[in-house]
Amino acid sequence: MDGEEAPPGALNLADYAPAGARTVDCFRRIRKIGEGTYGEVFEAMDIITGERAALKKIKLDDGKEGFPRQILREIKLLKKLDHENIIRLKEIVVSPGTAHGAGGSDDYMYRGDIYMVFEYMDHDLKKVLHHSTPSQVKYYMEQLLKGLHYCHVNNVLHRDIKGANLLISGGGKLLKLADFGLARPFTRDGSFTNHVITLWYRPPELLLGATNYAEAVDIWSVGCIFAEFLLRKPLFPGRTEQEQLSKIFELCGFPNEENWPGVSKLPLYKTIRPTTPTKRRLRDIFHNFDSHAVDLIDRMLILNPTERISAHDALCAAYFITKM
Ligand SMILES: Nc1ncnc2c1ncn2[C@@H]1O[C@H](COP(=O)(O)OP(=O)(O)OP(=O)(O)O)[C@@H](O)[C@H]1O
Repeated sequence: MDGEEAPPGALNLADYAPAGARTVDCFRRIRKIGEGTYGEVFEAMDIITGERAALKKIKLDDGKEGFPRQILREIKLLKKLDHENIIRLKEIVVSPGTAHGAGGSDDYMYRGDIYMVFEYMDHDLKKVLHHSTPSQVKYYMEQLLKGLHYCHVNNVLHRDIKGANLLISGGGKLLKLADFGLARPFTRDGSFTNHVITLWYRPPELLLGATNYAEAVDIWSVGCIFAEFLLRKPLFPGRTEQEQLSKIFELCGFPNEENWPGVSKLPLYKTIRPTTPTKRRLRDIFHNFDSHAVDLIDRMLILNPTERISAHDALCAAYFITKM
């Protein structure tokens, strides 16, 4: 759990898996493909349509605490998002004999298992991150930014962009943004938890304790992935939050009121010590790479989040306009 309150009354599983919803018996299980925080993921076949699907089984704590609110938030967001570069949640199915509705709308309880049914994807980006060709990198980056731009236009922050959450299909040509388990709707003046985004892809504002943040947090993660594509190794592989910040500062320079107005007011600013060199030298590590690609990475990995490029502007960058 990320410790954030879900909107009261807005989340009710009955809206998504009404009485009469299909049961999991409509699917033939093929193999287990993954294990997530909230349960196992299976490859399965829809017996009626013959379509392949990924079934995410939601672990319920014996109904003691009801349905995990974070999962309800994920379902609600995914039902709202409809874009070719975002994983499609096709339906919610239940185990046979599942009890539907044991109380008022707020304490709606299930006693069986619940499954989220997703379109099936062949693999994730992590597997191809370190051996993709320049043209593959370009079309993966374009699709990632298109999916993310759509999220941001709809006021949704993904907050966990990393290779394992970017799924690939269509003979390696189609990329979709997946795992909305940490995603949330946002408002400009909102205050959110900073305990999100896997460490290597986490932006400096979150590492410095910011709770009022916006779309730029996702762009930082995209910049780290873009750099990883080119370098064929993670850009900032920190083992602790402190080490993560040091690695960022070594390449992006040390933050101060000049390059990032307001940074000294962030909760953890006083705990950090300048690293040497203190000047930005990010571009120096990219030798012999497409200069348009390096320009774009440089604009995604700006310390000050208000100066970081948006998904929309990134899609208009010279990198995407020039042909391979
Ligand atoms: N639609 C899909 N098609 C194929 N494989 C999938 C699909 N969705 C998820 N998977 C596989 O299952 C794994 C776990 O899924 P997912 O990340 O959604 O679960 P999670 O509980 O949120 O995981 P985590 O704890 O890592 O955040 C993924 O890394 C991926 O390998």
